[in-house]
Amino acid sequence: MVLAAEKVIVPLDVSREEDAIALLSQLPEVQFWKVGLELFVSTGAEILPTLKDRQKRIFLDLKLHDIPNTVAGACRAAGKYGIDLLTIHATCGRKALQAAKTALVEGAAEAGYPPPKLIAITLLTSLNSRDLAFDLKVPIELPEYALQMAVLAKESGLDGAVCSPQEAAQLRQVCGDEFLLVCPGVRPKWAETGDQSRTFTPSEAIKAGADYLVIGRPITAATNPQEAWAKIGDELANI
Ligand SMILES: O=C(O)c1cc(=O)[nH]c(=O)n1[C@@H]1O[C@H](COP(=O)(O)O)[C@@H](O)[C@H]1O
Repeated sequence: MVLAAEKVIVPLDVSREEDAIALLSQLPEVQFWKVGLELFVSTGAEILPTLKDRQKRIFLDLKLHDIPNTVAGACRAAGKYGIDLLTIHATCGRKALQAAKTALVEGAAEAGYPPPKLIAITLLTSLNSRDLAFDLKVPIELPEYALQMAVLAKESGLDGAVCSPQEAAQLRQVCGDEFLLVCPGVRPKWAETGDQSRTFTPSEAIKAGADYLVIGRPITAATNPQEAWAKIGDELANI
């Protein structure tokens, strides 16, 4: 039996702070919330103290992608918010990943917070093998590419990776039990796939070895988000 409150991260993918707060109120059982580009670019960091006041865990999904000095500066600042998780693209390269990790830990320590975990995007879950081969011109198979990005993240001292649940089992086997695997691209059977390409159901994703599932629109865009959350909870409880 798996508890949804321990495994599911829900993204606040809205552009107004009041809509984010409405979701927090509609879904009181959700313990781990994601603040991503839409809300952060629209409203800045204002939602973060609200989440902390409500004793929620925070995944700040900024998907950083820049040179070492710049990502380090951003990570130092992010560390001061008292967040739990932060994202950076593995394709920043080894030096930027190392600099980011060091700066994040230092920033958090300067503000009196425990070190947040820095996790690397391996390959966005919206992309498929065709996109990788024909548009991005990457000449290796998709699962191998995602694995190589995770290995680079691990070698650079990062705490884990964001991957499709379809790659989770392989990453778990190679990167070990301590390496955090956060999986978006999760769709219950009853939900629409939308722009996600590499999906698994919540129970398949957990069985594949995901530590956390990021599930957004199936819950947040549902007519009744609380009911959608409960259905996912039932599915996980029956594993
Ligand atoms: O970093 C992420 O969280 C992320 C990485 C990725 O490869 N794919 C992906 O969908 N995400 C995020 O996960 C969430 C998925 O939302 P839904 O597709 O609505 O379930 C969105 O907030 C995305 O920004």
